[in-house]
Amino acid sequence: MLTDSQHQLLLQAGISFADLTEARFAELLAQPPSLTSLSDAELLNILQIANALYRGGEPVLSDDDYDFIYLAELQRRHPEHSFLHTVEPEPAFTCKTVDLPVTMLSTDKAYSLAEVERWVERIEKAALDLAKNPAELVFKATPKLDGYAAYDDGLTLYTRGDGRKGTDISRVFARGLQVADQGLRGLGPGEIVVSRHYFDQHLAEFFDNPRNFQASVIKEKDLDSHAEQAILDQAAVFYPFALLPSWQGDSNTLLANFEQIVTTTWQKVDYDIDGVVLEITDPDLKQYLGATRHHHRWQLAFKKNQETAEVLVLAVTPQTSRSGRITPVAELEPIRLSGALLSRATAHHYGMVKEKGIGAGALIRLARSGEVIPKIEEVLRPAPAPDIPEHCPSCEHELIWDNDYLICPNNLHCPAQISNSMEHFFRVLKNNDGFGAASIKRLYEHNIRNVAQIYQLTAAEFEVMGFGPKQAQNLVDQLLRSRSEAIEDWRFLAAFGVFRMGLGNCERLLAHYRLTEIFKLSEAEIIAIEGFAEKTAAVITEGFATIKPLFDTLMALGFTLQSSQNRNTDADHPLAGKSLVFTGTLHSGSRDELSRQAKVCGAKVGSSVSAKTHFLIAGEDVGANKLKAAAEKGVRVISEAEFLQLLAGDTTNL
Ligand SMILES: NC(=O)c1ccc[n+]([C@@H]2O[C@H](COP(=O)([O-])OP(=O)(O)OC[C@H]3O[C@@H](n4cnc5c(N)ncnc54)[C@H](O)[C@@H]3O)[C@@H](O)[C@H]2O)c1
Ligand SMILES: [Zn+2]
Repeated sequence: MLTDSQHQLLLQAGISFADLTEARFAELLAQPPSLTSLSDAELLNILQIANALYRGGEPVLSDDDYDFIYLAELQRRHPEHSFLHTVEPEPAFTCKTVDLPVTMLSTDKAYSLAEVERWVERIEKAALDLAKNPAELVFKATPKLDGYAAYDDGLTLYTRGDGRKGTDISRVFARGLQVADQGLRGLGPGEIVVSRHYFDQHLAEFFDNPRNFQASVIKEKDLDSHAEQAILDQAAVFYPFALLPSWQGDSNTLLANFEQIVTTTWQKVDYDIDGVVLEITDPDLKQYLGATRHHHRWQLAFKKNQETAEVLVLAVTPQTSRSGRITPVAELEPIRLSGALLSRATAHHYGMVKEKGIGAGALIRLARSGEVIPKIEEVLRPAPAPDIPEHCPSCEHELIWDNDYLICPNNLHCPAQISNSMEHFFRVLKNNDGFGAASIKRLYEHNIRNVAQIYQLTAAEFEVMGFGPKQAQNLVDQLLRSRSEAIEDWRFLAAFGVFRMGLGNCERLLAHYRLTEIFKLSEAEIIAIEGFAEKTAAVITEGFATIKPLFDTLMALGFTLQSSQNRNTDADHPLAGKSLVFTGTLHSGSRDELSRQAKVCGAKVGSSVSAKTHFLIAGEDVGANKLKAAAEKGVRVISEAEFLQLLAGDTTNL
């Protein structure tokens, strides 16, 4: 049973035992459940409760159980569930939330050298896109602090919140908290941490764990005297990531000495560490790679792997995805690994199946890796013959190879592609839950081929298809509500599943253009937006052309869309109507992110200085000539800090 203070935390976070009783929750914690007995709603409720208690400093699960049992199960059932693709929210304290100066994301995770190698490969490929020499890229490794994430813009300290809105916890500085290493304020993201040795010697008696202590430093109530002393002793500090000791070097050195680099980095500070953060330092490349709604693509957290096992493959089953790619899923002899019972794993693509010999009888090494369905790490003994299908398992169409991927080219008539696209639409829209795989299957069997048809069904028609009267009415109500409830326009666009247009890219695109304008965009206009690559622009315009008819039909049915533009545009905002250009290395966020925020305030962001430019925001390492040229054009040059003040609406230095 939960303690009073845990109940209090749930109350503050607005999370309740909605889909399971507290007694059932306690029972589940005491004995890891057979996951099949958990309903989706119960599973999500467990995650929400565990997350709120963890963020509040009173976890009820170990990180491994959270990641490898519950989160992995959600990933297995609903790989696109929003809980997996956004930043896990922190409970808001009683005070109100404020917009963060930059978006604070979670990190993508890797548990094996193989995953790190794939990440490095992606980075190097992107470097080539930008005509940079991959061998000259500088990679950086820092200890991943397991503290309390916060952001310091020099004036205010914010919690990470949900990544976009946090709370103002500047009070911790007023209480005497220092920046680590005599650092200054305003260094951006970091964590509130406490010395491991100090904790063991002075605080372990009074706090369950460092997380519990860190949360207490932030709380609004009066500080516990032990916490106060720890702050005075500078055992508890705010540690900006920019000050962390690091290893730096090229990719070859990183991969060749990986284990040793991880070990030394892990031991570099006397704080709780739960991994090593890898990132690249090149600002252009970071900007080019951009972010999903969950993590930056230029950053990766390496965590130590839990457990691996050798398993026998029984068969490899092909599955046709929404886009027509065929995913190889290995059916395994069931095995228990880090707490959960596993019977399936994915191979990356059929290229790997062919090359490594994955098929019935193969012996593989399996490792659990956090939020993903376990992936096949290594083939220890290949199968006598790899299982390579020749025909689509759904429509029987002949498959074709596209590099490493097997593709079903029958995208207009393949049942799996059509059904998965319809399911995808509702899953991304997220405002109804009646259209999962089972309902969609039934609809497909009754000749429904796109979501516009679904939106036009009546309760009577649902009944004819075999839905019960109550369910039929419920579905109609849900469809109606999903059109009348406000949806962000980028979410709506992402629901169409255009290749390369996931939630993150849709949000990025619609920060620049209105939804109605996207069909007229040229490739050049797409490439001009930060975060979009030349190679994908053609695929994107083609994808938009394909969805246009369905898009128009749905729009005619009337959805309530919330525009990403002019969100809180306020004509009096100091940046409203101003033209900005960013240059140099910025510290408080990527150029893309800062541009987005400036635009939200009504500014225009250009890529080169002209006589019409109002402000040139100069980060670090900007050549004197560039500044001089700007000044000659009558452009006002301001620092990143001055820009942040303007962004916050503060014009005192103007
Ligand atoms: N035990 C539980 O009940 C429970 C519940 C929820 C979450 N969790 C744990 O939390 C994790 C997810 O938390 P998350 O969303 O904070 O993601 P995360 O673990 O990927 O951490 C991301 C954060 O790392 C921080 N960070 C630390 N050192 C850094 C460095 N050197 N450079 C850059 N960033 C650094 C940043 O603040 C960033 O926000 C899960 O993997 C899980 O283990 C546990
Ligand atoms: Zn097919």
